[in-house]
Amino acid sequence: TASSALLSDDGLKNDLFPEILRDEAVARLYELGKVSDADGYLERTFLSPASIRAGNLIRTWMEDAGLTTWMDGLGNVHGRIQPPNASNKALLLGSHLDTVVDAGMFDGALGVISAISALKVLNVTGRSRHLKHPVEVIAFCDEEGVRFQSTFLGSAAIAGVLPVSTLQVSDKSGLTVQNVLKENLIDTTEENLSQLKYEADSVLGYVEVHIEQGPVLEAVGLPLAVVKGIAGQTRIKLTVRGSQGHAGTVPMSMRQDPMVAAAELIVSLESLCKRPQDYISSNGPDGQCNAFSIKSIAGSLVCTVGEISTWPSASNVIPGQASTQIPLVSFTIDIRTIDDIGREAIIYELSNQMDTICDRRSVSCIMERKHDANAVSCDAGLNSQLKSAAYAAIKRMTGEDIGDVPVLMSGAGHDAMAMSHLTKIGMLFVRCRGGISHSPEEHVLEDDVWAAGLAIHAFLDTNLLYSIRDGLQGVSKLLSTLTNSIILILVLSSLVEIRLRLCRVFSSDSEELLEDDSLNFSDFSSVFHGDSVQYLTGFGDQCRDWFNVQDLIR
Ligand SMILES: NC(=O)NC(NC(N)=O)C(=O)[O-]
Repeated sequence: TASSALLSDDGLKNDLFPEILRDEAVARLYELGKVSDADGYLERTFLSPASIRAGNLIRTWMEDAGLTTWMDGLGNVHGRIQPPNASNKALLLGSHLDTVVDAGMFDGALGVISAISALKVLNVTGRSRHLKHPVEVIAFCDEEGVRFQSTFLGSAAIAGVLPVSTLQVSDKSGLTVQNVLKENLIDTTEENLSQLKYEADSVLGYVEVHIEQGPVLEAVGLPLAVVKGIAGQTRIKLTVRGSQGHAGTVPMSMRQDPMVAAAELIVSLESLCKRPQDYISSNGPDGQCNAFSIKSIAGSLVCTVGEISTWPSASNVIPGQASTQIPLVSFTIDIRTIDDIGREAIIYELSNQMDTICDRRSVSCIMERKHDANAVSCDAGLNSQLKSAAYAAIKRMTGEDIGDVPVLMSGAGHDAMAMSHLTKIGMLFVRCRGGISHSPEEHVLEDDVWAAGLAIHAFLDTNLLYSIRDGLQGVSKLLSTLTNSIILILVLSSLVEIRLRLCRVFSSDSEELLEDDSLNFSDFSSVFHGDSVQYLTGFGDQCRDWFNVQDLIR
């Protein structure tokens, strides 16, 4: 087996563990990539039958890596290693097991599998016994937000920022989150949802590996990068209602056509997001927009209309009659930028444009904000450890000194955003072919899967294991405690001796007794008890204080 091959290797310390970190990890990615609710393409949304199957598969791989596993009250799959003598603060590693529709097989899955593989290496080499902290891998149930337009359901629950009202949000078929949990025999209610939250003082940090989903790493020819921060995002649903009619009979000048209103809104959104500086130089909400935010918006703003639906959706009908509750023309808007104030300014401007366009076209428009997440920064300390780990992994694999590991911003959202409400976060990006993601064309080289696993292994090995240095530090701490205690005893006994002698000099009535060299503390206390205390002069009060100290020592 891979494990016995590893253990029989001569240079175990220098081994790159390709059997586990590359071959097995890649095989598992392909196996998981086939677990789908759809025939012919990959689709695995929150708590769908395929996502339950995927969760069970992940549990078997976690158990194979020596982790204790469970599924929580929202469908997140956990695997934990709790070494003896470890402190109670756990390092959390993870990513998500859900996918978009017609997805690639690496988005989310790579982060879960590379974490499991790295822990498997620690397990088979016996080094997991030396972990200073528990390590937990979490495969989050919902990051893409496809089914409920919610995003981060699992990680937000663990971070304690999931509103209880989310349990009543419905999917397209009318099932609520709570219904779907019940269908899967998970009894999560508004009362017990908060029990999923982890306490901040039980967590050391959260680290996530994810494919870059952009083209930079491929362009610079490197497999790994560290993530500096993640852009904030807002998801909006915009509904346009007009007047339904016959395509052949209603004159163009008499139409209230929601479809063309939607088209104009979409085109104006494109202009706004391509050149935000032309629109929001001075009219941000409450004048918040300053020159800096306009510059950062212009550099990072992206807006997308990804989903559109119409009713009744027929070629010879102008959509628009409110005869049913189904929205007539509705579409989604996804807005992202690293500048949170700038994002608000864009939404404000969009809303003004919507009012103008919809008034002019005599249709009614409603904008609903479905999801907001502010931009987050990754922790500088974790990032520097991840950077060293990525550097070491690439150096060991290629023998090359790559110089600095790149540092990138993430335009894609990640569970780390929700986890940042609980603990410090760090992320590693892995190169993907052409930067393509959310597509079956998504691809990661086998060696890059290996580099990711090796980097996480190096990160754990360097930062989470007891080292010889820790051992030596422990011994030296023990020695210094012992030495300090001995010094304290010596100092105390010399103080006793000095005070005895001083009291001997300054006390009159007790002089004879004090001159007796064989005097011990109890003799001394009997002398100064009661009336004899009043005969002390000069140092008498201090002798009395000292006397009390002796009582305490006894
Ligand atoms: N890594 C992702 O693809 N995340 C996606 N999902 C969320 N929630 O952001 C996205 O749209 O960027």
